Amino acid sequence: MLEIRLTNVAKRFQYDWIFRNLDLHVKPKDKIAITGSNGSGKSTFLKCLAGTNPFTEGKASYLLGQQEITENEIYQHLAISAPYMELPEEFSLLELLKFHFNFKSAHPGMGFDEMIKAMYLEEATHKQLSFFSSGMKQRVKLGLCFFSNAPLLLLDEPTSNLDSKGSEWYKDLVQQYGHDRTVFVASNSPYEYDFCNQQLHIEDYKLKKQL
Ligand SMILES: Nc1ncnc2c1ncn2[C@@H]1O[C@H](COP(=O)(O)OP(=O)(O)OP(=O)(O)O)[C@@H](O)[C@H]1O
Repeated sequence: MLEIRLTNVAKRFQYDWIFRNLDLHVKPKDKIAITGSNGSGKSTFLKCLAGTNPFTEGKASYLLGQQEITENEIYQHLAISAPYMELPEEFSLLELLKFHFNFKSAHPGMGFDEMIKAMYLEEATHKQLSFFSSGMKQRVKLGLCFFSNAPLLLLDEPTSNLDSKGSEWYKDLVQQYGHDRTVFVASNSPYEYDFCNQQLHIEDYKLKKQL
């Protein structure tokens, strides 16, 4: 169970403040939508939370049960699905699962067969990822994320490339595998985040130009 507290955090690229003076308290199992127009900083915010691209200012505290986790360690406790993440195209699906779950532990009781079945990709078990359609690849990214045993899930545009059936499947994943974890959804599409109990509109934290 992960609790997150952000105090006065900010992110700047060169002279451009993406967001500033942002406070947020996330309780275990909270579902948080990160909204804002294109280029407003949603993906950047998720990367900062994941520790891959640190906040420029402020403090991020992560509490896993009673244990404090530092910004440098948080990557071990999260799983991320994002459009900019590349899959190793030369692997087959089964090879990718074996590789990924060398580093991350799997959701309790889930083996590779169950994962492949839950992604509706049984016929593609031994197919090379370079031959997957964009929707199949998105199902793989979401599967890797939800089937990892991590208390924090970061989802960036989770239904991109999914058809209506795939989008419903995403909602099923959230219900079945996301209910007992902390989930962030960066999105512009209300369908993707209508289950969230908190919404953070990143543009509200854009530093206004001084006149
Ligand atoms: N590494 C970087 N260096 C400089 N500027 C960056 C970098 N990464 C992102 N930016 C800038 O930060 C701003 C926010 O980008 P970001 O991708 O976080 O927006 P977004 O809200 O996720 O957009 P979209 O909805 O289009 O995916 C943009 O102006 C972008 O050009």
